[in-house]
Amino acid sequence: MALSEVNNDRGELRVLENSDELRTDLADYIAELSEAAVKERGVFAIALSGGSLIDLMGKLCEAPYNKTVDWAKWYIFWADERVVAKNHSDSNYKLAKDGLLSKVPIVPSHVHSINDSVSAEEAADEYMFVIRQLVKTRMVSVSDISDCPKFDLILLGMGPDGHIASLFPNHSALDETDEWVTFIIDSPKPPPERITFTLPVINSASNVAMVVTGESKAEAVHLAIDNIGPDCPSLPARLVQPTKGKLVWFLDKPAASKLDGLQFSE
Ligand SMILES: O=C(O)[C@H](O)[C@@H](O)[C@H](O)[C@H](O)COP(=O)(O)O
Repeated sequence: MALSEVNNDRGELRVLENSDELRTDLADYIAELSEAAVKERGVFAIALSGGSLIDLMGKLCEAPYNKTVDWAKWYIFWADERVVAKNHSDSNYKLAKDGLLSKVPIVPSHVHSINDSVSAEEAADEYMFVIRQLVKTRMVSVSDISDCPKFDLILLGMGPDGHIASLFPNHSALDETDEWVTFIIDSPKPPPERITFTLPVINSASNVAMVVTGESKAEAVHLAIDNIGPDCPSLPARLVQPTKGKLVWFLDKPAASKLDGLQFSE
């Protein structure tokens, strides 16, 4: 059970006692959204990120979720990907495949990873084309207020610098509003070449989950969530503001430790 659940204009905050509780809460949340999307649309379009997220999703490979989730209806995407070979240890596809996708009955043709044999720019263009086709057939829904894809769920981690997906502080990719997917070749976090969803796509999702653990993220969590007045930096994580969708933060106690005025109900 969450130590604290708070709703504010930065979304719903779920602070969990430890990583085990966070894993269970996250698995429940994803399983519920999957069930609701399958009921409503017949499919579940989910976008993953890299980093610690996949490990934190690990409970989905265990009972009861491995049997109760309708895996055949899942369509998998990446909110960001490193432009490396799919079998490279830096690949977000490899991370998800080894940690999750190979352990549950996902349909291989529903897994939409990037082309790893072309440049970052070409990979971004091709990936966007694939998403466009899936929007046309409504495997991926479309926003009511723009032509953006509306993913059922986008899962994001956050770096200690407040980056999300491969959108880093003060990087021009943050300003990209024309494209759904962009590329960078100078990521401050290695490897340098990446593709990433842009903010309009992230903010068009039906649900966005920010999954953040560890004390090294506490300051960025504070800056991303608390009302810090006019000096508020344009931290990428603070720019995650789903227009019509729902934002939920999954935090462990250390990551939440610098939040203003959070009362833990023990
Ligand atoms: O591919 C990536 O590098 C990511 O998608 C990135 O945005 C990640 O989610 C954060 O850096 C948090 O990573 P950790 O959870 O491992 O700190």
